[in-house]
Amino acid sequence: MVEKLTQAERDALLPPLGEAGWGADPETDSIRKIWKFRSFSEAWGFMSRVALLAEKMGHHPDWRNVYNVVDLRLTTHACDGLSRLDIEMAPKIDALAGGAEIQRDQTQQIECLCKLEHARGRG
Ligand SMILES: C[C@H](O)[C@H](O)[C@H]1CNC2=NC(N)=NC(=O)C2=N1
Repeated sequence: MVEKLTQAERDALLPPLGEAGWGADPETDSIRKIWKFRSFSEAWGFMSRVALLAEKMGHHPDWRNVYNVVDLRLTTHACDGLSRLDIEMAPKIDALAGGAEIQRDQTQQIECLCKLEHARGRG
């Protein structure tokens, strides 16, 4: 059974992802990143690569695509919040995004997810 990240794990693992452009959706205890590609075709290509990764890992993002923008959240449904699987998947997704523009100003600061007592479900 996959477990929700502890306070110590949040403190250690989330800030480096923040530096890589990952933000937060505190409502769903998710990490969130938004990329703007040059075209719909490039966005869809990225989504196809992420889909194959998701099938390989048995772990799937929650996401939305509007033309050339992909808005992606990672959380773990099985524990109703962030787990090690999300932390493991984030850099693998980054490696598939190429040089797409990261829209940092449209997500909340990742540090707000460091407060475990505020995380959804309170597991
Ligand atoms: C049986 C199967 O592995 C599970 O349902 C997986 C599928 N993908 C998943 N993806 C995510 N994000 N969270 C999960 O809990 C999850 N569970």
